Amino acid sequence: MSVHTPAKKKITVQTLIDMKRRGEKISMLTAYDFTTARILDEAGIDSILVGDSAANVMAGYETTVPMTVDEMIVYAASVVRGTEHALVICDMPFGSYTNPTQGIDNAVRIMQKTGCDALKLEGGAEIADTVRKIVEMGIPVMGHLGLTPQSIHKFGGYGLRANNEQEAEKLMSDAKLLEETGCFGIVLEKIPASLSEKVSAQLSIPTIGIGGGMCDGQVLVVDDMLGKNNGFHPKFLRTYADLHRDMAEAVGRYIADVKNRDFPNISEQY
Ligand SMILES: Nc1nc(=O)c2c([nH]1)NC[C@@H]1CN(c3ccc(C(=O)N[C@@H](CCC(=O)O)C(=O)O)cc3)CN21
Ligand SMILES: CC(C)C(=O)C(=O)O
Ligand SMILES: [Mg+2]
Repeated sequence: MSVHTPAKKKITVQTLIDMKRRGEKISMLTAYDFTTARILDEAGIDSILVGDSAANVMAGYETTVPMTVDEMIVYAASVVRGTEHALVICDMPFGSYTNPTQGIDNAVRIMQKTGCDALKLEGGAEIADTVRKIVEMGIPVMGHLGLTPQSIHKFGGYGLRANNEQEAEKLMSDAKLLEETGCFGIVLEKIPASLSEKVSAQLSIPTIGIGGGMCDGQVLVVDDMLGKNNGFHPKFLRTYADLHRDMAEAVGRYIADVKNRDFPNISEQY
């Protein structure tokens, strides 16, 4: 049963801004490969984020810090080849935008090598000059505030962010600065719902929440929401399938079929 009518036209950053104006919520999921991107796109997802969470769910790293531009390019190019309608956004990885010059070089490279539509960078005032330069080059940029996993070694944990007045004010001013800088949207990760509600109301660009309460849109890591990434159960996660169970069961049946000579049968041979 189809629960959503897929979008007909290619979605652009302007489409997302228009959706906010109309009050239509924005759906976003991550993807890192061709076949998954094709499923999300055919189902009618508005936007696909090629997250540096690939570090965790594709490569098995503890944090997103080891991810490189070259690795992001492989994932993002694969997703682009599987996508017709959705807006494809690629995370710039840790250490790839430490100053405007390096940021522009890497941004241009990711755009040229992947064919993606936009980039996402973590941070506020400290990256505003870099964001401005990338936007000036004609590259749409999404911001990312609150829990910024690339700074995990600075914070020491994945706890709730902006949970006091001073940090909440800083986040609000960062959000406004990113909008002024030309960002077309901002991810708000693991912050109080009351704060993201205020930020969403003050900005005309869409906010996309992950553990950020009722924003203009929502994003989840696809492996998490499909129940494939066993053992990760943050409060903000809702699971829509149990792929860990389903895949393990399917693989178990395949193993049994091979062992007991059931597979391949006559019609599966030449
Ligand atoms: N698989 C995956 N899902 C994500 O949502 C995700 C990534 N990886 N990698 C990059 C960042 C890191 N993110 C995180 C990481 C931890 C928590 C968190 O709340 N952790 C809980 C423990 C939850 C658990 O392990 O069950 C904590 O209390 O630290 C939230 C977002 C979100 N992003
Ligand atoms: C969690 C989302 C927003 C992200 O940045 C990622 O998947 O890398
Ligand atoms: Mg990320």
